[in-house]
Amino acid sequence: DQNGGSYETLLQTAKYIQSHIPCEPKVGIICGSGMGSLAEALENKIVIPYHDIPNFPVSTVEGHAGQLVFGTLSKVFVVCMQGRFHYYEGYPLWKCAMPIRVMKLIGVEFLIATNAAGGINTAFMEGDVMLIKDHINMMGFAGNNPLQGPNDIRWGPRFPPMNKAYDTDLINQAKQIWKQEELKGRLFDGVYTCLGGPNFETVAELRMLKLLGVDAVGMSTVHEVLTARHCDMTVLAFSLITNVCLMDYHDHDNMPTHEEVMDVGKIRQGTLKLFVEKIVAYIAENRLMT
Ligand SMILES: Nc1nc2ncn(CCNC(CO)CO)c2c(=O)[nH]1
Repeated sequence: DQNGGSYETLLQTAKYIQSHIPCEPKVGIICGSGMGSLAEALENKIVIPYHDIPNFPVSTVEGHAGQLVFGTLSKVFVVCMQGRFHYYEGYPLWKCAMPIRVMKLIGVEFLIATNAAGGINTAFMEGDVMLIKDHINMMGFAGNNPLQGPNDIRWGPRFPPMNKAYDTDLINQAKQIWKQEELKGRLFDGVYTCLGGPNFETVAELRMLKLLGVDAVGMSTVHEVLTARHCDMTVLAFSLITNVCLMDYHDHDNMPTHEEVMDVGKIRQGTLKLFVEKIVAYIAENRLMT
């Protein structure tokens, strides 16, 4: 039941974390599969394993360390989720997204969510990066939503708008940063959708998603963004395309694997670290209400 995520419960969780950190983090970063190395860019790290944090779930997926990493990035005190929670692990969506509410309670105003995803847009190749300009809440269509159940107004409104979920200024700045820093590889923007998993998609499902205008498919992020926007955080999110979704019935032996997903994350980690660092620097200089 959602009591495990009540405001009072999460206040206790926030208090525990605050007793281990010197100040309020203003930016929260979620590391996608195989992208935990983003947290290595932080200076003066403080690490709190999820299993030490009251009411926190624990990560059960390879490539997801399972700890909060606090530290300085571009002179900003930030918090990094090295490992996130997924519906396919058996956690309800509100539980997968509860770290976002805890981040809000400890001062986070900006969320940078990253994930690994399958490329549906036929222009995409492995290693490309897609800024998420919008999402389709596929699981929500079946009523599976982190915000369902009684609404506690202290988080946000009963019926939150989602037409401007992804901050256009940060998207535009991210594109400029990619060019200015001459980051390796290609940057796109597109529509992301989250399926429950743990299986990868069938050909028919991929064809349907393509018809629906989806550019990249994953198993995370949408519920975290819904929760972040509900409590009025500013959100930027991007996908690392870790495999190209094959949408034909030809007999090929190419099957997506989690190992392949993590390998691409390792190859692109250097570029993504710099990308996030520069985005945080922009937020610090232009968007933080100091
Ligand atoms: N076709 C396809 N390719 C993908 N690459 C990464 N992910 C995100 C899901 N990642 C899982 C399995 O690696 C671990 O959370 C996906 C996906 O959901 N579908």
